[in-house]
Amino acid sequence: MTLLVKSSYSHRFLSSSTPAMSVCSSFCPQLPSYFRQKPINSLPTKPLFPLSFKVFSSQATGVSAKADELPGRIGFLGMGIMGTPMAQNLLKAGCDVTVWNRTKSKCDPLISLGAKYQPSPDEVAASCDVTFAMLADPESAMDVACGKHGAASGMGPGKGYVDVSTVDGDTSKLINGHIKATGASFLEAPVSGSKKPAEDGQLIFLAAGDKSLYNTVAPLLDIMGKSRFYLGDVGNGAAMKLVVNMIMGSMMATFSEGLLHSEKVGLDPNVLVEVVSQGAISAPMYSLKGPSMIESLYPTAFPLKHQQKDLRLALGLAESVSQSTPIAAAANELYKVAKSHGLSDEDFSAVIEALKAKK
Ligand SMILES: NC(=O)C1=CN([C@@H]2O[C@H](COP(=O)(O)OP(=O)(O)OC[C@H]3O[C@@H](n4cnc5c(N)ncnc54)[C@H](OP(=O)(O)O)[C@@H]3O)[C@@H](O)[C@H]2O)C=CC1
Ligand SMILES: O=CC(=O)O
Repeated sequence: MTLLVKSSYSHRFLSSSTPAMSVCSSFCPQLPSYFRQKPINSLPTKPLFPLSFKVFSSQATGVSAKADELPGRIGFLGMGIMGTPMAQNLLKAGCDVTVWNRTKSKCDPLISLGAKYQPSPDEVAASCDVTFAMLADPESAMDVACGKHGAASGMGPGKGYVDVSTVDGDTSKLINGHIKATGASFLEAPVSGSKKPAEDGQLIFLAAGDKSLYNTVAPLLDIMGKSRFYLGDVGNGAAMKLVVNMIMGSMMATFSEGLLHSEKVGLDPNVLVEVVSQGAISAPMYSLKGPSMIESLYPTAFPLKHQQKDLRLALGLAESVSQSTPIAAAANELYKVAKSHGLSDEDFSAVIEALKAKK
């Protein structure tokens, strides 16, 4: 079995015996070796469902593969900003995908691309081998997995549930418990990367939970993403995602201060963006969002309400281990102010508005 795994740097052919984390580290050549994960075994001893994935080729617009080479029936719950392009990439790769969303109309573009539809999460889970969920927050992730007509009611031995929503570890562990009680397997796999990386199949998966399910869905993660990390027990993926987004939220808040500060002292903030982009504090996020922030435009890729939710959950996690996080706490307050100004559904870069003097 040979897999072609995408990378933003190059395409690599990997044999089925290639350890997953060494695969993953190869996507991060800039990382010192002591930051890389220990190699782990990548193949399941017993696949949960027939796995005959052989090869897929990456194209500029997505990924293609022969349908008969892909894993079995895939469910996808949650057709929001992220879920829609992720499910779309699975469809484009030839997967058999069944979708569900609370607001049914958001399934229509997927259905017209060939997706099947089921009217409830439990019916999706019952008709699929593995079901992904990409939901807004802990409450919706719990409800869709474990509520009335939740996915758990359709799960059972041999099936898998992969929650790719950003939630806290306690929520993930609760969902894990409900899914495992049915005899099915559970993986949390929140993603780093926004709307465009989701469209381009360039997400970074932060997975934890059932190792055999991780190995089984790896070809699907590789269709939707550019790299994946297996982090051990349920809760570790959620924790990694929250720490990453805590950093991101604070970075965006301080960047906002810098843009406004530069303007107030008579500098051109566009030049600030250029200067930052060339130095040690450069980050793609600044170059990507800076120009539109200067124009007071915030086209939504990552909704501000989700960034504030992630800061809130990250602060809770820090509190639980008595870790001091004063910068993130201050940033969280700024996002709360932005929410109170009606900016919840704008991009999180709209946090800059909370720093502008209101007339
Ligand atoms: N956007 C981004 O850049 C990224 C987002 N994330 C995370 O991914 C997750 C999804 O984000 P995103 O797609 O942007 O969010 P959206 O707000 O676009 O989508 C949220 C989804 O959750 C559903 N939902 C919300 N509440 C409920 C509920 N009570 N019951 C059932 N379904 C519900 C929505 O359904 P409906 O359509 O009916 O409202 C929709 O499908 C979040 O956890 C976010 O933090 C992670 C990485 C990047
Ligand atoms: O969670 C948001 C992201 O950009 O990653």
